[in-house]
Amino acid sequence: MAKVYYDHDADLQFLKGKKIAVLGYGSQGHAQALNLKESGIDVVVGLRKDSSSWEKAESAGLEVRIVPEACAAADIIQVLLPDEIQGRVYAEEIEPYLEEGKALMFSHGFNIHFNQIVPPKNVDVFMVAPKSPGHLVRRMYEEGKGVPALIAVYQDYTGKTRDLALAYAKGIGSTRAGVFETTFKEETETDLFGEQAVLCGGLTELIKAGFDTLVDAGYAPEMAYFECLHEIKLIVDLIYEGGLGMMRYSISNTAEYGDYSRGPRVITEETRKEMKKILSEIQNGEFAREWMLENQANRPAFNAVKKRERELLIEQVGAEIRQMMPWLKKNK
Ligand SMILES: NC(=O)C1=CN([C@@H]2O[C@H](COP(=O)(O)OP(=O)(O)OC[C@H]3O[C@@H](n4cnc5c(N)ncnc54)[C@H](OP(=O)(O)O)[C@@H]3O)[C@@H](O)[C@H]2O)C=CC1
Ligand SMILES: CC[C@](O)(C(C)=O)C(=O)O
Ligand SMILES: [Mg+2]
Ligand SMILES: [Mg+2]
Repeated sequence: MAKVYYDHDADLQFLKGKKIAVLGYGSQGHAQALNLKESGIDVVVGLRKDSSSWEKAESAGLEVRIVPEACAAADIIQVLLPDEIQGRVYAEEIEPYLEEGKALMFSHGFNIHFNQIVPPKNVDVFMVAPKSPGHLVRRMYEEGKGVPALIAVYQDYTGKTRDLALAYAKGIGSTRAGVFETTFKEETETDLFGEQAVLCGGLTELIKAGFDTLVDAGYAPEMAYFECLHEIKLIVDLIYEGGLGMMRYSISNTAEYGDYSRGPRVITEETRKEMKKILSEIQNGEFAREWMLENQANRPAFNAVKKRERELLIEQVGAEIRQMMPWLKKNK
């Protein structure tokens, strides 16, 4: 079992007297910048001049500068920009200000692992990757809790890089929940696999296939929505709290028998073989290359699928059903 680091293993003193530039104010950027600030750390947010988030960050009490100014002022630069633009922004707006002894950091290893960013040897390079969407990073911190995170050291120029990583993880609340040490390679490959095969790609296809099966058989789309999408959260909450066993303890015996006997007919040997293929495309760089080329071509496939998915019946029905559940609106 890997060692897990908690609050008492991390010391915020390693960040005292240092300024952290958080580049980006999106899902992770807003959460990490606000958590760090409330942990007493000196933060500057780096954005484009015309960013729609500029005012939001300022009215949250944060100092905001354009990216080059934020990088020039900072000792530690946390890159929370979309992965696909990090290489370009790094070359034009970050690298010129990356002086000896500064630190460059990430919440995902994509650009370092796939050589889109090659930092100079005389800086620290590390990662603090919350294992959670950014909005939960913020919400859990506000509740006095935290989300688990991974740390990884890629380059240790000053000899203090691990201390910085643990201190940063503490600043965003993650040592309250537990921090695991990994490598850029392991984080990048497992994160991409998880989101493609299980958490995002696998789950959305499973939901859609179940919904379509019921609707095509003549059942009401509302029934299909409740059964194949809405209840996922309730089931996942139980799995999250107590593993597969707790979920199976809570469901009926009939559901449990259906789980054991029918589940393997949905996720078949063929699916497992395809998962291995997806993993090897990540490991050999094929996925990274494809995603970079898609961006260079202005995302024709990405935009077309995005539009088609937004128009699906399950999304229309879901929007109407969620209107009837006012408690869901507060998290929008
Ligand atoms: N989403 C998540 O929960 C997780 C993300 N990560 C990683 O965190 C990193 C950030 O992802 P995420 O938070 O999803 O990103 P988002 O897309 O949510 O936010 C990106 C931010 O970057 C800003 N931005 C975009 N282009 C530029 C530019 N050229 N110059 C300056 N700012 C720019 C955007 O502002 P604007 O467009 O207004 O300029 C926005 O504030 C990625 O490495 C991702 O893999 C890791 C774990 C989970
Ligand atoms: C699951 C998607 C994720 O990897 C995440 C929230 O951790 C991401 O890249 O957004
Ligand atoms: Mg992830
Ligand atoms: Mg990811």
